[in-house]
Amino acid sequence: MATQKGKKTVLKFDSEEDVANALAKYTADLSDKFIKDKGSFTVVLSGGTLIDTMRKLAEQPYKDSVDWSKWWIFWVDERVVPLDHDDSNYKLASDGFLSKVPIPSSNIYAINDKESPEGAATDYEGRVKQLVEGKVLPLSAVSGFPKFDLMLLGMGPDGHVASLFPTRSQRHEKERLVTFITDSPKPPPPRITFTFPVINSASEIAMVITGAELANMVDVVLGSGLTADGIPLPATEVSAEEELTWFLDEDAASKLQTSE
Ligand SMILES: O=C(O)[C@H](O)[C@@H](O)[C@H](O)[C@H](O)COP(=O)(O)O
Repeated sequence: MATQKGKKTVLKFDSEEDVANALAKYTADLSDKFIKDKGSFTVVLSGGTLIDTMRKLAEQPYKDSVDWSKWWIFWVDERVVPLDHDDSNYKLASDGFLSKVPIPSSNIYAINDKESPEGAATDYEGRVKQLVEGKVLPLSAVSGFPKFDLMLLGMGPDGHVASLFPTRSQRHEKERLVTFITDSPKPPPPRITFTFPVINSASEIAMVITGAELANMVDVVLGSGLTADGIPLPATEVSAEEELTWFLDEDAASKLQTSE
């Protein structure tokens, strides 16, 4: 199918606090727009520092002004551990965000933590397909894959996004919506993850990157996109159908040599 590259915007802020404020406004504005246009807002979360950076969204004015009843929550990747385990991205989001806002629990799509990684991936894919059949999720006219409204992504210091790592084959998956990995280089090893065809079918994607330890990789990804040994990085493959917006704090942007 034809591919279509959406817009890319790089926003730099003076501090992590400014990123958190801007991310809350960006997300609340998109929530208003999508709910007005289509009656729901489908949001895909990652793990890592993102959840802490989302903290302002659970505060005023957004806590009362956002129509949380229309939100649907998914995970771009999840560690295959019990949902109450400290490594669980569900637990991270639940403790840091979901417990503070009134999103209906039936709209929160945690993984089935009783399954193997392969079983959990198949189960999650099946549930996403059911939402397509139920018309909660549209299919992208460009890719034919389910189209989420907003994905909120982090990036690892090796240039991974979701659980799509530079040295692992899952990043090349073109058919499945959800795949699994049992040897993730970032612990814990067993995970499930959305694939690039799904990620790149999202309307809007925010790459939320804070902290000096990611500065070199931000420069590489927004610059040449290749490691010193010429390996293309998963983070360079992210694109949104409408707009990909990078949110960088001063530390994460400190090595940027490009004109971005
Ligand atoms: O479950 C995970 O490990 C995450 O979803 C992962 O993809 C994360 O988003 C990046 O590794 C960035 O993590 P940091 O924000 O902690 O750098």
